[in-house]
Amino acid sequence: TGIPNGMGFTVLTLFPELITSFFNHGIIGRAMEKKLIVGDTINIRDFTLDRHKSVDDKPYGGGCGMVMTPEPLFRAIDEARSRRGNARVLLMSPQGKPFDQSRAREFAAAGENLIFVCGRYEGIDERVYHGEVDEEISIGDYVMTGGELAAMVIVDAVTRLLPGVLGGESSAELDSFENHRLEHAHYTRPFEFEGMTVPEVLLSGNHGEIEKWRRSSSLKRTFIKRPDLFHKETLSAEEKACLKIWCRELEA
Ligand SMILES: Cc1cccc(C(=O)NCC2(NC(=O)c3cccc4nocc34)CCCC2)c1
Repeated sequence: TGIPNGMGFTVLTLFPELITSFFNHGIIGRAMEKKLIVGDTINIRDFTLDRHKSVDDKPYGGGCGMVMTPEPLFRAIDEARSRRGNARVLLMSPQGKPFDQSRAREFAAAGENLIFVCGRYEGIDERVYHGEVDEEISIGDYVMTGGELAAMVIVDAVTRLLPGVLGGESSAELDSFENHRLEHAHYTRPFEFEGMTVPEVLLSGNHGEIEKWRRSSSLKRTFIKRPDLFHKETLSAEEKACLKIWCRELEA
């Protein structure tokens, strides 16, 4: 990424502890320790100047709920920009462009430092969007109480794609979502559990047959659980044959 100490993620939020906890656990925590990423938070409330440290106010035009005021947000974004050059300001918002795996790959490849603005209340003053935000991103169409989870989703999905983050144990390149297919079924010990056993082929040591079984398992599960993914990638001849055989077996 050309940045001395890894890709930077700065999250602007009213609840920094939510984010620091996420930064300090698991694969993300290890990437932090290895300096593959530099994750930090900025508490928007630290950039208020009034005695009450207020970050929200009543909406012009009336109505219920509160809106986050522009001044603290502008100051917090400027502080974030000053920490690392070459940064992109992303507003987490239900009106944003939908985030997906291809977007995660783009961010990981670009290696730009990312600054996340997380809203609370009914949202942020529109002038912050027009003045300071490079891009608005949404993680999905549902109502939430804040944008922090969206920031964590994006940091998680992007970090795991960075070189050196995923050790040998699993590699991002082989991700099932790379080819719009769900993962094959996973099994581990014990061989028998609650009367259910493991498909024998997985214990055969025959890697050709095992790969064939896994491709078939992934195909069947995608067909059953997420047929919509098929529209993103056409079926290979082998996949069509596998589905035909499987459907015949089901009819039999
Ligand atoms: C469909 C719909 C319509 C109207 C409001 C809301 C809603 O949830 N409004 C509340 C807030 N939502 C989000 O920030 C948020 C929500 C969802 C995905 C996201 N991806 O990034 C940030 C996201 C905005 C300010 C405080 C939280 C949702």
